[in-house]
Amino acid sequence: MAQVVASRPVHGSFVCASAGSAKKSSIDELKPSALPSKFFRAKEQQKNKRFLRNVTVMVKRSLRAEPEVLPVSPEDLPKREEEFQHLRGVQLGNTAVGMWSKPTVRRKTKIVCTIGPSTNTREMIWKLAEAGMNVARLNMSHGDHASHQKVIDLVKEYNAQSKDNVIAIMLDTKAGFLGPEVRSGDLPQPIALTNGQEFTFTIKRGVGTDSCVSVNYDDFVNDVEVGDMLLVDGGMMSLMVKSKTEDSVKCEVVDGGELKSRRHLNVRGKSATLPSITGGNLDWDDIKFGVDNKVDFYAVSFVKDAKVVHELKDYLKSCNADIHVIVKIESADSVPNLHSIITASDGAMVARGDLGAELPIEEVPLLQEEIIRMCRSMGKAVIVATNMLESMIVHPTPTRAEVSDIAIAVREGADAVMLSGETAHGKFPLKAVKVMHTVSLRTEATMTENDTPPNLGQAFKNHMSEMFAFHATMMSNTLGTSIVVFTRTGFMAILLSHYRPSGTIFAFTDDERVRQRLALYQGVCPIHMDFSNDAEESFNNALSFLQKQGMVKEGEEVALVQSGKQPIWRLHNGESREGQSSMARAARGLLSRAAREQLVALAPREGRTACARAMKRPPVRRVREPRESSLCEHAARVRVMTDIAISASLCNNDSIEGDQTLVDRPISD
Ligand SMILES: Nc1ncnc2c1ncn2[C@@H]1O[C@H](COP(=O)(O)OP(=O)(O)OP(=O)(O)O)[C@@H](O)[C@H]1O
Ligand SMILES: CC(=O)C(=O)O
Repeated sequence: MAQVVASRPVHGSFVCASAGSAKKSSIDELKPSALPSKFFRAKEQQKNKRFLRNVTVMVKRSLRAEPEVLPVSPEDLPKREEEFQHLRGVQLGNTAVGMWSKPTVRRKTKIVCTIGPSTNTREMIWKLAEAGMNVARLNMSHGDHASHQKVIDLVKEYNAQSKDNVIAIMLDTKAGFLGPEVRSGDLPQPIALTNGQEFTFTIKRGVGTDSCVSVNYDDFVNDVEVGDMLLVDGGMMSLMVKSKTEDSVKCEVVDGGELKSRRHLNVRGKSATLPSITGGNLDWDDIKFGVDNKVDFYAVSFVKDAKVVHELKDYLKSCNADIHVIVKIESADSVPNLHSIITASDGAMVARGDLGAELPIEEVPLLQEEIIRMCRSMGKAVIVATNMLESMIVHPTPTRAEVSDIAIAVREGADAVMLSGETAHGKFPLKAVKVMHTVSLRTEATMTENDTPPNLGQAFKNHMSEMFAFHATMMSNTLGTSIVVFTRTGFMAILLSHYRPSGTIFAFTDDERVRQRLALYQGVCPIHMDFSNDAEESFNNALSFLQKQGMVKEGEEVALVQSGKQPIWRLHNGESREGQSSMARAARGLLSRAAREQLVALAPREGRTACARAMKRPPVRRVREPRESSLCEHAARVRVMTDIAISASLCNNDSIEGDQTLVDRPISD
């Protein structure tokens, strides 16, 4: 069960660097002088209209800080050791206030960085984290367990030291047991392939010469045919199959380039039909490695159907591993099964590299949009990946098309955008993160509520938790507040994230794993905190933490949401009810009986029934239709729900008995 507790102003004596200063409008702050003034006039008018609408319901807008956009300059990476030391000092808590300059906070769209030779040191992990990385991705197709272990340890070290920032860890499994991923083998150094030259792929192991390289898939020779077009790295190079022998495929280079170690190989229009490679152990080694290291996510390559996701989830359950599964949509075969695959998973990655090699390339943007829409409608996380800032592997500034690509993914509502080679082996990994940060932040700042992709409200309105999240979002949007959520399992924070509230979701959790996992979700700023038995104390601790860190300002209103079968205002099962927190009592007393009856009348039918039950009275008649988007309505609903939830859980111990409409699905939090 979940409760929206209250909206509450922040008080305290802490004055952070920017507190109290009159805030310029976001438009002024973000306005680059070169943009046409007409554009901004229209935006201001739109904004004023919204403001007036709010005024009619007598709501004071909050002082929520607007996002700041950092300029991206073409200078090289900051290399100074002092700067690193300063960052370290900040993280270690040497600076008391005003450290809320961290880019990770105001930006909602998260950044996944692939860690490789350019970034696998302590210094670089630290710098990436400070520049805006939210998730560190380890690609198990490259490197070995020892090198990945080192990175995992470094990320955990960072997390342990960082009070206000956290990095999730994602293992990208190489295919094997889980599906066909065909790759060329290792080469001592890159080979230049020129158009028209002959080149051979062999299933013999360990070959890597100027004219021949191994492939990792034994049936390669059987599955390709003369006339097939082989694509290297999703089409960066292509080779036509000219002839075959028992163990080799002879090709003519059609589009040449530089062939490096362990490149993806696809057969145009055919890879999807290659039978899955079964029986390999390597992937399971990687999965066990992830379990041992308590990573947060697996990104599972080449998922073709839901079966493999169930199989993996069953395995994780059997070893009590709390790891979420992100399916990589990269095979043409996965497309007809998208719905069931995504349903079985915790989220999806639009892996555009292989997708673009398996399907006509012009389908990729359409599929990206569709996958994001599907994930959003199902409440699953979604990541857009590959080539987002490809040119920055070698150049210090991105192409304009790449910038647009990021903006599109943000507008479409992705939880996260991903960097691959840019951070793994590129020359400008930090700059790439900064560009991604800046472009995402800038794009988010121009998104109005209308631009926000449709939320889950319609799909899930029958369920108590979703009702809370939906109305809490609407209320915080109308009030212009951030949301502070207390969650032990992360469920409520993730749910709120899916509704895409316009304010930051500050998610307080007493579980380090949950804190780490929440780093992936759009708009969520996860913070670890031990909960007190007295909820009022937990609320105050959270608010003073936020204020100390400069995350909220004195006088700013926040919406407090808490959730779960293990709510923070109630002691665990079996423990005394003496400990009923003052907040529970306060929330119960939010409304007078008369006001409650009036609000019951405003609430939706299910709410009226449940509330009346909780109040042990027959349902009251609805007196008027609620007005959509009205603050009164949302506040009324959340307060009624708070009241119902508190009364019901006090009476019924965890559920609102008898109201199947509101408790028709198990609540995982
Ligand atoms: N751990 C690593 N060690 C060495 N090189 C790496 C590592 N991780 C990534 N790279 C390099 O960075 C490149 C881009 O990374 P990326 O994860 O996109 O790999 P990829 O080969 O394109 O596979 P995938 O399709 O799984 O993303 C790799 O091709 C590889 O050259
Ligand atoms: C990320 C990945 O695996 C792809 O784009 O193919």
